[in-house]
Amino acid sequence: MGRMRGIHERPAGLTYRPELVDVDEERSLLAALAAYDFREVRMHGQIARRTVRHFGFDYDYGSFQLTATDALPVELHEVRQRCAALAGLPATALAQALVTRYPPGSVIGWHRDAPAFGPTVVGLSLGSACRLRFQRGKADDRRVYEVELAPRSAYVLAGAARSGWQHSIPPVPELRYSITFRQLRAG
Ligand SMILES: O=C(O)CCC(=O)C(=O)O
Ligand SMILES: [Fe+2]
Repeated sequence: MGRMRGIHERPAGLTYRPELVDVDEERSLLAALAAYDFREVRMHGQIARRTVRHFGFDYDYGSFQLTATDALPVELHEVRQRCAALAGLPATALAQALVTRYPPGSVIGWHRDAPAFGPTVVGLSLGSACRLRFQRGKADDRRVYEVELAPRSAYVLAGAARSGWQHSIPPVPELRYSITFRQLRAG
């Protein structure tokens, strides 16, 4: 905290839950994730250092289209169940899973999650700790918040935290993976 400029305000709709998985579960998840076939992320013509793997639905960052892809692997069913419970949703509501691999020093820049997804996003952190930053408003009105994401912790972005605030992750100190689950927007 303290390094971001602006008025400190906790985003409504942000939930943080330490130790959603235990150390043994984290170890086996990390071993499974290490074998996944991660793909590059190209945004605005730039290739990011983080890489991703989608399950359920594939999101094309260029065309903003969702297409059905490989089903969620069995080793991620239990964590989806826990993430859904944390968000008060049935597991099947979390139809899309995004596994992101952050090598040391990689980031995700300021953004709001795509409107193609529903109103709740749940994320699980594995490996390195990192900071998750939030901002909304400009200049004198800028509101900021920062939460440390410990390994094995989960967060929920709902309400304003999902739709009103932007979020970003500054350079991760060590290798980190996140598994984020999303709903598809109804209708
Ligand atoms: O790695 C994370 O926990 C956040 C990733 C994120 O913000 C996103 O994929 O939209
Ligand atoms: Fe995001």
